[in-house]
Amino acid sequence: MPKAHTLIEALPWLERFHGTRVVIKFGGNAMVDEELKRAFAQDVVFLRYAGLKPVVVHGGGPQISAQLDRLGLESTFTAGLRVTTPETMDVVRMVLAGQVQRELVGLLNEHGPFAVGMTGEDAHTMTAVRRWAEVDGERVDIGLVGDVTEVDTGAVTALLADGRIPVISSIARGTDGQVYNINADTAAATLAAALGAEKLVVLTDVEGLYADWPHSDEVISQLTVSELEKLLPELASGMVPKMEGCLRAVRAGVGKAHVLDGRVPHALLLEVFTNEGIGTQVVPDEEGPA
Ligand SMILES: Nc1ncnc2c1ncn2[C@@H]1O[C@H](COP(=O)(O)OP(=O)(O)O)[C@@H](O)[C@H]1O
Ligand SMILES: CC(=O)N[C@@H](CCC(=O)OP(=O)(O)O)C(=O)O
Repeated sequence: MPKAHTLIEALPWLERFHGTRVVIKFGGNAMVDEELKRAFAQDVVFLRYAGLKPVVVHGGGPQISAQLDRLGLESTFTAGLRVTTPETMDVVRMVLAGQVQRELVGLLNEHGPFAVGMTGEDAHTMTAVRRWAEVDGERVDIGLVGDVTEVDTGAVTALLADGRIPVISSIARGTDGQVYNINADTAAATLAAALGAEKLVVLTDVEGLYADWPHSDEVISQLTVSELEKLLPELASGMVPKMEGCLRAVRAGVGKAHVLDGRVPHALLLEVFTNEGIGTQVVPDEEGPA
């Protein structure tokens, strides 16, 4: 009976999410353990077989840093964004598109001919302009870091219609002939909004948004967009692009955005198909407490 109960608990969620698009951001910090990567791939393929349309956007910050280190290249972050010289950009592109994305595609395709890897450059999926960081109210030059200004969903939509699972690296083309490094949380949120996704799920290496980080491990389980907007200026750097992305996505019509602990095996499956509230969810104002 417990097994039947678990399966039947999924029924309302299967009914609700069948045919909908779900954008999942897999962070570099959630990606360090082989078993967790396999479990993640199983979950994504499970969503696909259950009739959802998953799109994976991946990061790889720690993997980029490790490669820069091996090459003896310096790497610094300003306001949570990697200062990206043309030389750094070559490494970012090589690691994300040539290593991290390939590995995820391989793990997903152990289950069938589903995953197709691409970067935001492909088929004009993401077009970006150069962005500056803001430090103490001042604009700081951080090189080839971009903000996505345009999304062409054509290639992703065609892959989804063909039953594939797009796996997208957070790199974008500029109209100025440059290639830009995009924070992967921001890329995932922008794509979720443009695709009209039902959900944005961000997997990371903490339980969710801590109310009083780093002093307490109390997780905020739900926030409305208005509550999040008020909280945003107080957040520390790692969480800023994630929560900003969640805010932007839900404001743009994505049903809900979630920040989950990628260290928990099958966190994605538990979030989508069970009644368990895990991590932090961001909901539209009308779904929050009155
Ligand atoms: N309020 C907060 N709640 C949870 N984590 C926070 C908070 N503020 C900052 N952080 C930090 O943000 C980190 C997650 O961001 P990041 O390291 O960029 O992860 P990822 O590689 O998954 O994108 C956490 O490990 C934690 O150190
Ligand atoms: C501009 C910028 O900072 N880009 C990130 C892109 C990868 C990323 O965001 O990876 P995680 O999700 O694992 O942090 C970087 O170069 O590290």
